[in-house]
Amino acid sequence: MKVLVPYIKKYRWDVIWSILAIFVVAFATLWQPHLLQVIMNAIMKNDKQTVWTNGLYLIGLAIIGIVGGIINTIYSARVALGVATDLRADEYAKIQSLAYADIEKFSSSNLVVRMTNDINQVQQIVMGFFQQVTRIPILFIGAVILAIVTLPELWWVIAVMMALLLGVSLFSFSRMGKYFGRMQQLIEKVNTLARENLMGMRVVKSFVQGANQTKNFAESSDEMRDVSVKIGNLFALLMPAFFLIANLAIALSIWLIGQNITSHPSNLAAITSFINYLMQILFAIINESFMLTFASRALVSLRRIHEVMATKPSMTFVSGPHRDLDGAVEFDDVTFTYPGDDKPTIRDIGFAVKPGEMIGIVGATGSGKTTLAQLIPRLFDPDTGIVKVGGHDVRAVTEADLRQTVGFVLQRSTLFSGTIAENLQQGHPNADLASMKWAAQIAQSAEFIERLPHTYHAEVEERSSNFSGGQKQRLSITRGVIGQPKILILDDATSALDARSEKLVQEALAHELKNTTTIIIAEKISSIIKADRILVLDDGRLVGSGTHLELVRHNDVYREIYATQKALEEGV
Ligand SMILES: Nc1ncnc2c1ncn2[C@@H]1O[C@H](COP(=O)(O)OP(=O)(O)OP(=O)(O)O)[C@@H](O)[C@H]1O
Repeated sequence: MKVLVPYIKKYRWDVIWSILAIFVVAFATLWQPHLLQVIMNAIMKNDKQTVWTNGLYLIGLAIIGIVGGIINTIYSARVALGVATDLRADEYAKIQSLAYADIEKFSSSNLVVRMTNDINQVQQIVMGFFQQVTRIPILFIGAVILAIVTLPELWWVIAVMMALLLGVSLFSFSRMGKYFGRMQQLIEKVNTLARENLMGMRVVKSFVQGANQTKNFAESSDEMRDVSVKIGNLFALLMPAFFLIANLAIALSIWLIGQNITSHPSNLAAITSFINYLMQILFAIINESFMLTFASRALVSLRRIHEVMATKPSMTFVSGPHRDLDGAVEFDDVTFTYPGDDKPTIRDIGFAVKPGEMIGIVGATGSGKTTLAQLIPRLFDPDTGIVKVGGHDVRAVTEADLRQTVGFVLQRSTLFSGTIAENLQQGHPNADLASMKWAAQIAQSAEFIERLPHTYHAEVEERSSNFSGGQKQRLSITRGVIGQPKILILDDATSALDARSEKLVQEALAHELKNTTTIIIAEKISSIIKADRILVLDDGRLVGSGTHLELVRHNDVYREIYATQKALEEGV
């Protein structure tokens, strides 16, 4: 709850108005039965004047109550929406500040649920809090006092009714709390299943996995239905039980008062207002039970939000003035283990690259090529050893300098919804049309972009579904080169390009980005055959370094990869 205090404080005036309105509503609600009693007494005495005056008071009070309710709802909603919006913005900013490893630990779909469903829960409880939390105790205490004042001899009827109502409420809502907890877990599971399934729809369709996926989804969805039915059943029993208790209390009170109504005729009016107060006590207990149940759900959500907010980034960058870094890269005895793994993925890696060199990295799948490359833009820090860029330990370089120096085109091209230009500007914020065209020429994307009706302002749909795999790769390369980085890493970035286009990209890179150090990770040796130097990885170790010819002559691992690929190409 402490997390919410600073957020709520920001809306203190809305809070004050909402609470003041509640006092008005509570007063109007509690005083209406009393006026009713006065009117009934006046009717019995045929006192028309009192009937009219109090009748008008009653109408006035009802209107004041309604207006108070509206004001309370408006201001409670302002607080709830404001808190939720600020919390969401802060959580998003916090996620942006986390290291890549921290985000992987949470998992992105889990973070999405925390930013949507969990924040919605908190929004609802803040709204409910300012609508109910002061109203319930005022109405409850006020109704108990006024009921006793109205018919003091029936105090024990109120006590017995309250004990029974609280007993039933505690029993049912504690069981419901358990079901609500399970419901939350199931919502998360169904969300994840739906997300994975819909995002991987091509795979689902091509592997004819529709039926399997539907079965998985149906199982979780069925459990959600069963839990909902259990909650529904409890509600179905709970409400009649509440009303049965209240009605029994009312019947008992009428019977008790009826015993000597002739000697106390004014009790006839008193019993109507007493019944009203009993009903107010009943509703206060029902609302309080609901609030507690929803609060326990929201507390789970709040804890999950707090978990994100309290996470200290596992990696921070130094701050300092801008420094121009050159394209030198050096690994000095680097070993790296993924968080949670028990053995290193790459070990004792050492090599140095001069500015402007073209380096190829090859190795079997899973040998650690991407892992090695990810250490250059400092997505992770090594366990031991030093990674240097431009002659400096990456841990001593500011984030802005590092991002400006290293361009990384990932294996899986990720574009964002928006326009092509907006995507390219992620690689260079001030990129104009001329630089977009220049980068697109290098990446061989100019031809298809310029054929689009809106060229560089063409829309990129969600998950870039309106572009082919090869087009996405070309757009990613365009984004990677547009900032003219000193170091450009292409992680299997041309795998979806035909051999001719791949050759054209490499030639354009060599011509246009002469001084850029290019590190190309490739499955096919043909992609890096012309590199100044090729690094060979085998099971996380650097087992060779040299030109293609040197490696073919002297390196067994390289020779084997090359021979296998050649044999495949020749159809052997
Ligand atoms: N985020 C991660 N967390 C834990 N282990 C990982 C992670 N990413 C990769 N690995 C593991 O590290 C090893 C090396 O993976 P990496 O992606 O670096 O290999 P690669 O040589 O680039 O493979 P490929 O050629 O298939 O892309 C693999 O065993 C992989 O399962």
